[in-house]
Amino acid sequence: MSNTSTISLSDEGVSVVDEHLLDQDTKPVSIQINNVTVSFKTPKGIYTAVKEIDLTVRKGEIVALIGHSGCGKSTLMSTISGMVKPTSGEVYANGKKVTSPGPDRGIVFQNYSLLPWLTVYRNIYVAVDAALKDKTAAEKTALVETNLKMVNLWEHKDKLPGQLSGGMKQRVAIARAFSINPKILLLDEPFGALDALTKSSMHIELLKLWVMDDRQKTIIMVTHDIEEAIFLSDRVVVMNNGPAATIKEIVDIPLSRPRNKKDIVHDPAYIQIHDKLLNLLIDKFSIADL
Ligand SMILES: Nc1ncnc2c1ncn2[C@@H]1O[C@H](COP(=O)(O)OP(=O)(O)OP(=O)(O)O)[C@@H](O)[C@H]1O
Repeated sequence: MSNTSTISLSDEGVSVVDEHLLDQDTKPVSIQINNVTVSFKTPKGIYTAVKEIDLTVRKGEIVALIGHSGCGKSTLMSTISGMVKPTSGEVYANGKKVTSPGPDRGIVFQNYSLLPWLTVYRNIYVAVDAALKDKTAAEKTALVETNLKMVNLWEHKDKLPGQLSGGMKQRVAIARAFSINPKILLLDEPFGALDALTKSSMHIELLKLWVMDDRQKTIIMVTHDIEEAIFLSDRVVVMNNGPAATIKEIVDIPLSRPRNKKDIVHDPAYIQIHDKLLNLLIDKFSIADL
């Protein structure tokens, strides 16, 4: 079976010409979440954020995680990244039990997690240097430059994070994750602070990165944006409200790729999925329903 695809870019989005259809079920498992419960000790007692979560994500899948604020999306992402230990259950990444963070799993956080005393350039270089030990200095420098230019921050490379807007900081964090280009990319509301145009171009860059990696990169992304979730993902995991949040439903997005941003919204299948996700997230639609 041919395993090639070609990318072309236009104002409307990424055009990925499929030369084969992916059969997700036959792909190796990338992330396995087995019966994971995460509880925190708080001054008021034990607080269970997520409860008995089971989820299998296959290699090359793009999965979006959506749910109301506080339902445990970030907690689940931190558990996959290895920064939070499950109270019970386990997480496996590429067959290995996750016990700590690792270079195979890159994460972009909501709060950017930049080192405030390092310039934009150094924030990325230091991370690349630590993660990609077998690359030469010239290769690392080139990576930093390419990705800073990709997020339109090359002119700001000598600024400190404190001198940047929220959206700029978010773009630095995206450039850092893209430079390291890990096998598993964990994105916690990566595009939340960006304006609509920048967000769209980041979607394109994300899909480019995925396609250039021959669609082998696994991406899990937290988002509050239903359109973004449908445009990017193969599946959308909808969480119930917490405490002790569970998975409410997993919705398949069987829309063929390439997905054109302008056209997709008129596709009856898109409209149906959009309605379904909205219904899962919002129980009441009008004041008369109250
Ligand atoms: N370290 C912690 N100690 C105590 N409680 C925590 C801790 N981390 C998260 N929580 C609680 O767990 C719940 C889930 O938080 P989490 O940040 O995972 O939610 P979220 O779905 O990502 O929210 P948002 O969409 O607002 O970012 C919240 O009630 C939060 O207060």
